[in-house]
Amino acid sequence: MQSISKQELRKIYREKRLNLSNEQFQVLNGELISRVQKWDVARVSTVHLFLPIEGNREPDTYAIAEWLRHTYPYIRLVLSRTDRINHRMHHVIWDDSTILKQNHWGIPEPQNGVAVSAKEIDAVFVPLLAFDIHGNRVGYGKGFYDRFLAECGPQTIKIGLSLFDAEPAITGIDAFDVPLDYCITPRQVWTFSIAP
Ligand SMILES: Nc1nc2c(c(=O)[nH]1)N(C=O)[C@@H](CNc1ccc(C(=O)N[C@@H](CCC(=O)O)C(=O)O)cc1)CN2
Ligand SMILES: Nc1ncnc2c1ncn2[C@@H]1O[C@H](COP(=O)(O)OP(=O)(O)OP(=O)(O)O)[C@@H](O)[C@H]1O
Repeated sequence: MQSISKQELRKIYREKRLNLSNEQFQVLNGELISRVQKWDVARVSTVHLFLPIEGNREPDTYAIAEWLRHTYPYIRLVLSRTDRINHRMHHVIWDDSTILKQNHWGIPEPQNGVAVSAKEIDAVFVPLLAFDIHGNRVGYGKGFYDRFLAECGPQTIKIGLSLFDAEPAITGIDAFDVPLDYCITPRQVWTFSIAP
């Protein structure tokens, strides 16, 4: 089977994103968000989101947050602050009192808020550049999400969001790579495990 390295995939998918016209991006993003909104959130009480690096054409997770807040007001939303030295993430509750500030990479980050441990998180929306049909993912290559997801509990559902389809296989997957349970794309929802 054809399989491509993480490094090559990063390059290809960065270009694929930047080559989208604004209109194509809006359409794909809209389809992706509608699929997310079909998600059955029963029993989920704490949801972790990333906020998009807009210049990199990441999905509009603000729309997901708005939908969750409106439809499931009891759900606690969680965001992270990144530690660029240790490649770690610190998680806090995102509410009306949260002050957001763009970091070095253009990621809006909370400047304050009540800390949450990875163990308390029921579902994580995971950013990615590419993923494969086995649920492996490729990110920007600093291992932030690999470290974070390794600290989550067995109940934590890991949901990738991608504007593009799955690759047949990614080479160079190592023991640190945490596979996704689901990946939502504009075309379909991929299920990789019998998630809790
Ligand atoms: N919205 C969002 N938040 C996230 C991630 C993400 O992918 N998206 N991350 C997922 O892990 C972590 C941040 N990781 C990142 C790592 C590199 C770059 C980046 O743009 N790097 C530049 C240049 C490299 C550099 O400055 O050192 C680049 O790749 O062009 C961005 C985010 C945590 N938060
Ligand atoms: N739990 C961990 N402990 C120590 N090193 C780790 C851990 N997780 C990942 N790493 C290391 O981090 C580096 C980046 O990993 P990888 O290429 O898989 O990043 P990625 O999944 O694309 O990025 P990200 O998770 O930031 O989206 C690798 O060298 C990997 O070995």
